[in-house]
Amino acid sequence: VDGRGHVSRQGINMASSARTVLVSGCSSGIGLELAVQLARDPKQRYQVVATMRDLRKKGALEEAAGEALGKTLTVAQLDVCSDESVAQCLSCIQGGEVDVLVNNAGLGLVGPVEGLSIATMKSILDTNFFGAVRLVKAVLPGMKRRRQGHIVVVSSVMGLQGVMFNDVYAASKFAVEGFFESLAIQLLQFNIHVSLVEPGPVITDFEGKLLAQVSSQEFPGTDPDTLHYFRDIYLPASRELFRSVGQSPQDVARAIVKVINSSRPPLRRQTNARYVPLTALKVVAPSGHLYVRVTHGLLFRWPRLLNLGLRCLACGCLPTRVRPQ
Ligand SMILES: NC(=O)C1=CN([C@@H]2O[C@H](COP(=O)(O)OP(=O)(O)OC[C@H]3O[C@@H](n4cnc5c(N)ncnc54)[C@H](OP(=O)(O)O)[C@@H]3O)[C@@H](O)[C@H]2O)C=CC1
Ligand SMILES: CC1=C(/C=C/C(C)=C/C=C/C(C)=C/C=O)C(C)(C)CCC1
Repeated sequence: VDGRGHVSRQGINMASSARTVLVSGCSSGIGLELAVQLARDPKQRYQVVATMRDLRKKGALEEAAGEALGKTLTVAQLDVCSDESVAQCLSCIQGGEVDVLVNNAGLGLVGPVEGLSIATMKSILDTNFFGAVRLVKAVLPGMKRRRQGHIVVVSSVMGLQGVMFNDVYAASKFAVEGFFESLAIQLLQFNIHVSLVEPGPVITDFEGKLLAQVSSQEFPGTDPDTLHYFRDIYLPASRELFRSVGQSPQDVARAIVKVINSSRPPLRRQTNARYVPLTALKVVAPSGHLYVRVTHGLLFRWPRLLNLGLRCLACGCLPTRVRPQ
C-alpha cells in the first residue's frame, strides 16, 4: 500500500503474483470474514481490497484483520449503488486491476407485498442486483483485456427457489442468478470464471436487520389473515430454521475461499448441506409442484412435521459438507 493509499501489486512481504481481490460489503458478516480469511492466507496469495459503504463501521474489520491490515488488506469506501463511488474506489487500485471480484453486499426484505412500497422493493433490487452489475461493468474491461479474472457472487438458496414472504428478496437473487449464468458463457471465451455461491440461513446481522425492519413496520393495506400468516406462522418458522440450520459466516467464507482457489471454479456452489433437502425438492420435480405443495403443507398443514424436520436437520449426525467439494 503506497503513501497515497493506493493498493500495489507488490505489497509489503507479498509475492508479486498475489491476486487483487475486491470484496463488497465488508462492514460485517460474510464479507468481513471473507476479507479477513483471504488477507490472512499463510501463502499471502491475495491482496484484499475490503470495501464498505460507510467507513465509520471499519472498526470490526480492522480489529479482525489484525496484522494483515495495511499489508495484505486495505479498507476502502464503496457504495455499490453509486457510480461515482465505484469509479473512485477502482481509481485507488493500481492500474484498476481486479483479479477477483466478490459481489457480497446485499440487503434482505421480508413481508407481505401489499404492505411494501415499490420504492422499498426497488432499493433491494438496486443493491442486490444492480449493485453487482455496476461493479461487474467496472471491472470487466480490464479482466477481458488481461484475459483472466474471476467474478464471485454471493447469491442465496433464494436465488434457486422462492420462500413465502421473501418475494422481493428472492426476485433480486433470481435476477442475479439469471444475469451471471448468462454472462458466464460469454466470459469463458475470455478465460474469466463466474461463480454463484448460494448460502442458506447464515448467522449474521442480516436476520437482525430484517427483524428490526419488521417490528418497525405496519404493512399498511394488508388483510388480517395475511398478517397473521406472516407474523404467527412464517416468522416463528424462519426463526427456527435459522436456529436449526444456520451456518456461521466463517463457514460460508471458507466455502468461498475454496471457490476462489479452485482451478476449475464451479458456476454454482451451495454452502449448507443441511438445507439441500429443501432445494432438492425443486430439482427432483422441475414442475415446481412438489416444492410449493410441500413447503405450503409444512407451514400450514403439518407444523409438527416441520418442527420434527427442523430438529432432524439440526442433529449433529448429518453431514455438514456439500458434495462434491
Ligand atoms: N445471512 C443470511 O442468512 C444470508 C445472506 N446471504 C447474502 O450474503 C450477503 C452478505 O450478507 P450477510 O453477511 O449475511 O449480512 P450483513 O448484513 O452482515 O452484511 C451485508 C453487507 O452488505 C453491505 N451493504 C448493504 N448495502 C450496501 C451498499 N449499497 N453498498 C455497499 N455495501 C452495502 C452492508 O453494509 P452496511 O453495514 O453499511 O449496511 C454489509 O456490510 C448478502 O448478499 C446476502 O444477501 C445469502 C444467503 C443467506
Ligand atoms: C424453505 C422453507 C422455509 C423457510 C426458509 C427460509 C426462511 C430460508 C431463508 C434463507 C435465507 C435467509 C437466505 C438468505 O439469502 C420454512 C419457512 C422454514 C418452511 C419450510 C420451507
